Amino acid sequence: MAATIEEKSSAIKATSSTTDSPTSPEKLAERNITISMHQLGVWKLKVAHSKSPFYMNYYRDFSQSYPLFVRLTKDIYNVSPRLFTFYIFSQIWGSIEEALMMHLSGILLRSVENGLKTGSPDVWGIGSAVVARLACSLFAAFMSWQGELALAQLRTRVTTNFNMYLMSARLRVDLPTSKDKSSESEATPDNAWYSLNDIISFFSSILSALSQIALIFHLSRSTGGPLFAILCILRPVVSLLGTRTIWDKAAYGYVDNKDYTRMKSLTEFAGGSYRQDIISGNLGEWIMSEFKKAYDKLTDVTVEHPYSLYDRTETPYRDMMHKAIGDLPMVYCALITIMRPSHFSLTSLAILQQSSTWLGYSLGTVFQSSETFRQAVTNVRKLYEAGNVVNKMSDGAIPYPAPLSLSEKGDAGEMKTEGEKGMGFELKEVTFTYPGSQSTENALSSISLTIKPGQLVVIVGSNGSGKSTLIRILSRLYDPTSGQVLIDNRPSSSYLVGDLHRATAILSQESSIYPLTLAENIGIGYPEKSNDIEMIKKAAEEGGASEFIKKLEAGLETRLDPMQETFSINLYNDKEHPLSKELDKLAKPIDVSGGEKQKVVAARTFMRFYSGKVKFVAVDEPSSALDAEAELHLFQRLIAARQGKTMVFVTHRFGHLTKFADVILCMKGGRLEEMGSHAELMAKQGEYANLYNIQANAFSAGGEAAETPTA
Ligand SMILES: Nc1ncnc2c1ncn2[C@@H]1O[C@H](COP(=O)(O)OP(=O)(O)OP(=O)(O)O)[C@@H](O)[C@H]1O
Repeated sequence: MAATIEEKSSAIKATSSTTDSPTSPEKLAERNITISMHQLGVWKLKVAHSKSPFYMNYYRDFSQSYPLFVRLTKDIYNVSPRLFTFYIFSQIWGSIEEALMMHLSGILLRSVENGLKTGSPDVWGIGSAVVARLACSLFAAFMSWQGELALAQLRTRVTTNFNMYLMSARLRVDLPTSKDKSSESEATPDNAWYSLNDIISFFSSILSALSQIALIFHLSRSTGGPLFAILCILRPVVSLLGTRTIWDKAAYGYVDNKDYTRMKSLTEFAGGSYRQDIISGNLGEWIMSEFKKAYDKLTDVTVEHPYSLYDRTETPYRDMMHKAIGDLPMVYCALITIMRPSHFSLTSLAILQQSSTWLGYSLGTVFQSSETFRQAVTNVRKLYEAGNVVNKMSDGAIPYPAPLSLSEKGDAGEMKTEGEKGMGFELKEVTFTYPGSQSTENALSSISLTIKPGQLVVIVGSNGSGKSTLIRILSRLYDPTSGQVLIDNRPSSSYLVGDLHRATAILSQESSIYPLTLAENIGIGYPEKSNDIEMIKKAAEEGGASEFIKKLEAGLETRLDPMQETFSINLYNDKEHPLSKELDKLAKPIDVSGGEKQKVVAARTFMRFYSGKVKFVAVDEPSSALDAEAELHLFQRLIAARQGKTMVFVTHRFGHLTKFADVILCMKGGRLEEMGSHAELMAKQGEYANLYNIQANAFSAGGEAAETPTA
């Protein structure tokens, strides 16, 4: 079936008179564009055309991206000046290589041609041309080999350097900022390399085109003169400028044909997902007949993608004109041969033709790579923007713990610090909503409370009542939306955030095992001692993890995820192949139970305690996967280590902790519903007593064990 293309091209008159419409005349004028609509087969295509000439767009793009390009070039140069210089040299060589080789071939062939004409070959001329051409070929082969080696090295260095840059940019982002989608960067370390490559390729193709033009003018001196050169250049230029292409325009398309859409729906319907319904409803025949009807109505409308349809012309005249222009150099040659036969060189003509074809190719690459150039510049911009993310939480200037004033020096005159007994907190009317939260209610509302240094605090409350959020506010992972948090009587924002976090140990369900060895997973709690294996073993013991670690073949050196990358070719079906067996032996991820993971995380927290810097311990339900004995063990160890620390526990299980607590905070719907000791809260018979009794009742039929209020 011959595909026919129905194409209606018309500049769209803006349909809406309001400036709200994205295609209102005001908006289009602002961007200096017009929009045309095309029906290409089953597709409707809307294309934006810039009113400025294409070279102005190039100029604008280039001038805007120039500073970025310079910065990227400098950064990559600094990674390895030697490799980068070689890379640029190899690119320049690659751009002019073809023209140079053609030039040398031309010299050789012309010497041969002259020899044939005169009957006495120019031995010196032919010999030197052969040697030059051979040397050029050998140099090209060497450059290509050396280039590949050097480029692999440069690429690895550049990618690793930009990986480090992006890692450090991401590592310094605070929690509220990291949750904000708009601050998330899509940049990858590969962006730097590929962007540089794309930008350099763009300039290389320009250089390649210029070298071809230079060669054409050079050759035309012996055959045809400047007019002949212009005719040779005209063909690729006209062909390029005359080709309608969508690649340099902004456009979108959608399928606008009911019959085609119906055929697609019916094909989807006939697919596997609806098999049972089709069989039970006996719908097979109906589907086929409906498909046939839609197909008949579609007639000859093509379903080809608009990318290829847009480039096609409505009439053959443009193609015919391009072909005719392409033959002009030949016509001109024929005239020269008739009028001035001595000026004619067959060799130059052949080389000129070849050069003209190559020029067309180079110019085509320049135009095609203009879009890649823009994309590359956008990627570079994203890359550098990733390093400019501004944290939402402000950093303070006071170290934590803050040194006591000189008048409060210790007995021996040494500089003492605040927070000796632990971190003290005061919350005044704290309200908090998570950034970007869709909830109509605050996660915390008007919380006012005081936690004295060294107290053991237990937070209880139903799901979603704000317990974990309160812990995050106390740990300064977030700042309140309104209200104030004082730490040791100073606003929390006045301290250096890094110091506050160093003085805080958080043990929560969300804490995870890192992609490191188990020893490092524990040791990282106290980075300065992460190689102290005795300390790590002690922490593992306190966290309850040593027993299960001993059972692992590699013990503390086990990596749960070995991060082993493998690949194989043609081994899938041959499990007995010696290579398959070797591949199977390579390290694979190991899974351990949820409780065992929690024990490793707990061990990390104990390791953190050994630094002596921890003044606040936030324990947010870390025991969900632990059995009763392990949970009791963990809490006992944590409480035994409370000297000099304020401890806040979030728990749903009242048994072990609430009776030890100095203060219990009972949360409900983001508010602090009740606060006091176990006895006080039981006496109130409010929310806390209610939650407590529900649990107590679960252990005794009929609720006999539920406590009655005590004064
Ligand atoms: N990252 C978040 N983004 C948006 N909303 C959140 C986020 N984390 C929690 N919330 C919301 O904040 C409120 C308080 O949640 P929070 O996790 O503090 O409760 P919780 O008392 O710790 O609950 P649970 O007992 O289930 O752990 C809930 O309404 C919750 O949906």
